Amino acid sequence: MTKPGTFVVHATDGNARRGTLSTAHGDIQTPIFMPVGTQGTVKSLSPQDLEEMNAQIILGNTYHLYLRPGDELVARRGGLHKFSNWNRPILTDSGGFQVFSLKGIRKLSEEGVEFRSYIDGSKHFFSPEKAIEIQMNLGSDIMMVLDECVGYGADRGYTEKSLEMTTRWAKRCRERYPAGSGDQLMFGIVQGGFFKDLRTRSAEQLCSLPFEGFAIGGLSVGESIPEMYEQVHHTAPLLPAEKPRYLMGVGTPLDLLEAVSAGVDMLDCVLPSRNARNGTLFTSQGKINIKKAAYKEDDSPLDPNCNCYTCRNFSKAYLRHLYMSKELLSYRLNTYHNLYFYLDLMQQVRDSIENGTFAQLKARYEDAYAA
Ligand SMILES: CC1(C)O[C@H]2[C@@H](O1)[C@@]1(COC(C)(C)O1)O[C@@H]2CNc1nc2cc3nc(N)[nH]c(=O)c3cc2[nH]1
Ligand SMILES: [Zn+2]
Repeated sequence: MTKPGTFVVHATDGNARRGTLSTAHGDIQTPIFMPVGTQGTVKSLSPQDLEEMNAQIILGNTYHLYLRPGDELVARRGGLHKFSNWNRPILTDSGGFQVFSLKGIRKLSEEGVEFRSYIDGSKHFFSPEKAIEIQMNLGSDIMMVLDECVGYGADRGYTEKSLEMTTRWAKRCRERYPAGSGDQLMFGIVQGGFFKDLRTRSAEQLCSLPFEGFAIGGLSVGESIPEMYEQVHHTAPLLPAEKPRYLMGVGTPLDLLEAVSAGVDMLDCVLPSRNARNGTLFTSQGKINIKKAAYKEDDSPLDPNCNCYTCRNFSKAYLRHLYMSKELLSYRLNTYHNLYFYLDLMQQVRDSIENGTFAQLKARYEDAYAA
């Protein structure tokens, strides 16, 4: 087995990269989209479904799994892979974003962040070290450092102070689990808000530390698409070319393509799974909402160009009926298709980088998804 953390770039097409990241639970072909499984499950899908659609890695979340069922309970059951019977790679977010984004009282200090549980209001405290210890208990293949994701609209002064603390926290995370001390990888997270010089400073400080990969944080927090793209194109090239680059919390199909064109290798977002549950489905011809009355007697598949279980076996009329009747199968079939669509899109992206046609692929989807 290749040493976990090894990242090889096989081909490039412009700034887009085709690579392979090795982890203790197998290799990840990049660029890659990572389905979000916040509580150790990708809502409404089984590990078998995810393997069938060639999901290579899924996300878990430190904040949620620490609060319920508890990271130590998971550790006693052999870790998150064994507990959830997902034997491919897992990346866990550190909880920083959840603590800052979920409502509720929290107190931030140099030591860490105090917050209340969204389940029972009980008080908890995450230090950078604690956030890493939880991820060690979960046994995730890629751990994220504890960081502060400043809100959209934070002023320069606050953003600057915050990024300096995020760097100090990143150092503490790395010291808690030094590079090479085990099979788990650790990624640093670049902050700096929407100030390019602060993003540059954050990247310089973090990239001097021995992380196996680097994430672009602090985006997809309510900003406009052009603002997000501007920061992605500014920040991605600042990160080491020989390490994987992960853009957190992004995004739509067009966002994925734009990020890859900037040199991003890994992405995650709740959009495909969350939108599936409200009937918004992504297809090769653009987005459709299955609620529409127009589909009431439409016997055609959701997407004639999609080879997924949903598109091969059910009509729009039936999918609309399930949605309107609030049937559980609606969640499952819609989520299956949306994630299959995202994963298949990234397979097309990987192929296009290998044969130098990425720009054409991106243009084709821009036409299909033109506002
Ligand atoms: C709050 C919730 C559930 O998280 C999703 C989702 O809503 C929503 C709401 O609008 C969409 C775009 C659909 O995604 O925004 C979140 C996705 N954006 C995002 N996730 C992030 C995760 C992060 N983790 C860390 N450790 N540090 C970060 O800086 C960070 C930044 C991030 N930005
Ligand atoms: Zn489909």
